[in-house]
Amino acid sequence: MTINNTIADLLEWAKRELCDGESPNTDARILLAHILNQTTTYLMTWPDKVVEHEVKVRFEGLVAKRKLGHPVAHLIGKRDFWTLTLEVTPDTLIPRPETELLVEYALELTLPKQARVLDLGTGTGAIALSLASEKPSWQVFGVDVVEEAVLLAQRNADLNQLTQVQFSQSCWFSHLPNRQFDLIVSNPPYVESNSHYLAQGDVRFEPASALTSGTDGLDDIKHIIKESFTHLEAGGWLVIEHGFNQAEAIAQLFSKYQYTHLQQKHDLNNQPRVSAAQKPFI
Ligand SMILES: C[S@@+](CC[C@H](N)C(=O)[O-])C[C@H]1O[C@@H](n2cnc3c(N)ncnc32)[C@H](O)[C@@H]1O
Repeated sequence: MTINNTIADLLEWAKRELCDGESPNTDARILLAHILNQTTTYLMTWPDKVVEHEVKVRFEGLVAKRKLGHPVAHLIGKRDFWTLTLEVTPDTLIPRPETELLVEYALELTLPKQARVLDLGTGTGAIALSLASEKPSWQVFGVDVVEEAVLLAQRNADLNQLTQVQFSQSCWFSHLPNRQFDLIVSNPPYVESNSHYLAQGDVRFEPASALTSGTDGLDDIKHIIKESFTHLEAGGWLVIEHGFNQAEAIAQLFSKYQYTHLQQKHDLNNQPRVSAAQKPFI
């Protein structure tokens, strides 16, 4: 079919091309706005504007990739999280809105003014950078086992001018400075390795290293809950994101390793998705 070159025509065409997806309208607008280096409001304001042939060709290319399932965030190379815009790459997870629940929870805790904070499996740096943006006096560290993720998190720190956050490569606690933390946060891999969920949507294009963790999805969470205890100050908190069906197992793990004050936060679907517990003072 011949596509005309106005914004409205291009969007109409793309909407039809992407109609099998979850959000054809939104996807089409985000992709075209990205190519034009404009906002989606601009597209709505100037529907009759004729775009250059090169824009049309690039748009057709991105729509074709989206049709194959490529995440919009990979196609435009960025994703908004909390109040920040983060670069994303296929090396790690695309930050998810539900992880903002963890950030929100961490910010509600009572911690020392110059709290030392560790983000395990930092990926894009989403959690570490959001916390640092809200609490400039906190000393925030982020680690990831994937070198490309560490470099990405560092670029995101520069992009958002949050250069007080330190990122390094470490397999969980293996290469951490020999220090204790007031708060440890983590959104670790927690999907069951044979989950049917891995064959759907964006996760098909994200690395297994960011998603799966053994047959019950709990291998990394078990390690983190056990090891964090020795890396927390007395009275320090561990806050962890998990699957909606893992809350009970996590409560048992916290109890097994002598944490206290277990709290669980529910998402908008009323599913428990974040658990937190404290290392006792004595
Ligand atoms: C679910 S993603 C979370 C990324 C980011 N924190 C977020 O919330 O968007 C899990 C991250 O843990 C990292 N990871 C996996 N195994 C790890 C390990 N053994 N040590 C450190 N990081 C690990 C992955 O590379 C990935 O970036």
